[in-house]
Amino acid sequence: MGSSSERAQLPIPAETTDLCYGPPLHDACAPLRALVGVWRGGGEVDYPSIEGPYRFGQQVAISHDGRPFLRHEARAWLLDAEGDVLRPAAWETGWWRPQPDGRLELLISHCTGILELFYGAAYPQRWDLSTDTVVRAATAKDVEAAARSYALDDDGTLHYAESRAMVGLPMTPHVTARLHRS
Ligand code: HEM
Repeated sequence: MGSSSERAQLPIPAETTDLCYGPPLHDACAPLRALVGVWRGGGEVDYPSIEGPYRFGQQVAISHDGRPFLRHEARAWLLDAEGDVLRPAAWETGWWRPQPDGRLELLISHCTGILELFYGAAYPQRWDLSTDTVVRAATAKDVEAAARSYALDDDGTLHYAESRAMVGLPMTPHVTARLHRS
């Protein structure tokens, strides 16, 4: 006979990307409400040290389970001129953690061995963040800092842009994308 905890039907409650289902969004996440969902689209990647620009497709899923944080997952694929997938690219998971003092905290873990802690602020339809700390695994590339923004247009387009200081270069744009709620 298992204990009652072993018999529990998990998960309780499930996380959701759809605000019409599941637990109510925690009040602390109200400044992030417009980000909750699954976003798909594409953009361009470039950097002075690479032979860009390249096109990529991206999917971003932002979900919650009623607690005062959001879960974040973003995947990207490099595309050819016809829009077909060439190969997988960036993949990151993390947590949006709005703070009681109004600061926005974002923790991100990258598949390339990089951990980042961002701080920033939420504005109506815009979220701006900059790295406070970047931790690199022994095998990770030389990434020093980043600044990212998400901005929601009145037409529902989510504009994502990120600048990075890496491989010895100062803060320079790396990716921009335009995403739509799927
Ligand atoms: C949508 C997101 C992203 C896409 C599509 C993307 C794509 C690319 C591509 C195509 C390259 C050229 C080298 C290669 O072919 O792999 C590159 C280089 C690089 N990316 Fe990204 N990237 C993204 C986000 C990031 C993030 C989040 C980081 C850091 C955490 C990062 C760090 C770098 C570094 C360090 C290089 C190497 C630069 C060099 O060695 O000259 N990228 N990226």
